[in-house]
This record gives sequence, C-alpha cells and structure tokens, in this order.
Amino acid sequence: MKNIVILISGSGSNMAAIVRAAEQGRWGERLNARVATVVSNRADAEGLRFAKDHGIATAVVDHKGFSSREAFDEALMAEIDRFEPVLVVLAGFMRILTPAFVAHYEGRLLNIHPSLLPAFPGLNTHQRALDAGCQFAGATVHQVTAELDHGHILAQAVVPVLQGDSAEDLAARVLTQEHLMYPRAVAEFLRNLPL
Ligand SMILES: Nc1nc2c(c(=O)[nH]1)N[C@@H](CN(C=O)c1ccc(C(=O)N[C@@H](CCC(=O)O)C(=O)O)cc1)CN2
Ligand SMILES: NCC(=O)N[C@@H]1O[C@H](COP(=O)([O-])[O-])[C@@H](O)[C@H]1O
Repeated sequence: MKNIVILISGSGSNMAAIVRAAEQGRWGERLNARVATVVSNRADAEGLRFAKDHGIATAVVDHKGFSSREAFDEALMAEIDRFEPVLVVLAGFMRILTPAFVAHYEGRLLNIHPSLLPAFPGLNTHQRALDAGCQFAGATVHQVTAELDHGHILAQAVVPVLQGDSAEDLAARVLTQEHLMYPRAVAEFLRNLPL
C-alpha cells in the first residue's frame, strides 16, 4: 500500500476532495494508494474532523510551539515519516517550509496554489488578480521547491473573472476547479511512480 500524507492548516476542502476520490475507487484501489494521515499545524483546522470521520489518522504539529522554523519542520518531518509516504500533499497548508524539509521530500512534495503561477505567488492572490485587472484567474498544482510557489507545474485550471467579482466570488469559482484538478493531479503522480 502506497501512503499519501496530506498537510492542512484550515478547512481542508482540497484534502477532502482527494480523500473522496480515493474512497470512491476512482484511483484508491487501482493505484494501491491511501491517504494514511492528515497533519495540521493548527489544532482548530476544520479539516481534521473530516479526516477523523473518514477513519484517517490525524496529528497536530503546532508551529507556535517551536522556537524556529527549522525545529517545527523537523518535528513535522518526524510525524510524516512515520508513514513512509510516497507523496506529501500540501492542501491549504499555510507555512513556508525550510530548504531542509523540501530537500527531504524532493520530487514527492506537491502544493496547490490559488493563482495561475508564475503570476501572483504568495498570499492574497485573488484580490491581487482583481486589482491587476486580470480577465482570467485560476489555480496551479506544482512541485514544491525551496523558492516559494516556484516549482515545476503539473496542472493548472483557469476560470473567468466576471464583472463585479469580489475576491470571495473569485476564490469560490477557483476552489470549485481546485477540487476537480488536485485529485486528478495526485492520481497522475501516483500512476507515474516507478513500480
Ligand atoms: N518552501 C516552500 N514552502 C511552501 C510552499 C512552497 O512553494 N515552497 N508553498 C506554500 C503554500 N503557499 C502558497 O501556495 C503559501 C503558504 C504560506 C505562505 C506564508 O506567507 N505563510 C506565512 C504564515 C501565514 C499564516 O500562518 O497564515 C509564514 O509561513 O510565515 C505563503 C505561501 C506552503 N509552503
Ligand atoms: N498558499 C496556499 C493557499 O493559499 N492555498 C489555498 O487555500 C485555499 C483553501 O484550501 P483548503 O480548503 O484545501 O484548505 C485554496 O484555495 C488553496 O488553493
């Protein structure tokens, strides 16, 4: 069984979409893969309840409990490595990871970012797209590198920006596409793993 570990910080809606895709046999059995655990840096992350309700192990590694980013990442790696994952998925995970963490999971660390990278790395992407007058927006699944939101792009989804859109309107439209794209991108990654 190939283990996937998902990191979240909040609602975990992308994590939930991946879990549902695996459960519904769209690729779970066929690819002999499972979401082994969901780990959050926040104890109040709503996605933890979804994971528990779906029989998935959960853990909290609270970044506020560590004196440095490096110490937090080391504790996070220790928790993740208990499951010997073939893939670590960032799904609304809101901590910038250290070069040591990224190097440890190089090639098997994905993120979904709510913009059409390389446009708008970082935070507040939807408002920035609106402020820039973009006619299209979207999301990107990419390999994670030490440089923020910079790695090899695996998939992108595009949505129109509509007249009068607020950042919330745009975020909701993009999120709908994220929930379709991320499970497919994870499945494709698993299919391409060496036997
Ligand atoms: N080394 C990398 N770490 C992370 C990447 C990456 O590409 N390389 N992607 C991010 C995800 N992300 C955007 O997609 C992102 C997450 C968080 C931040 C950020 O500024 N975080 C602050 C704290 C914010 C908070 O706690 O609310 C911080 O870490 O100081 C920017 C972009 C995940 N990590
Ligand atoms: N920089 C990371 C980032 O902003 N991720 C974004 O957080 C939102 C909530 O995700 P969730 O519902 O899966 O938690 C999603 O739009 C995701 O792209």
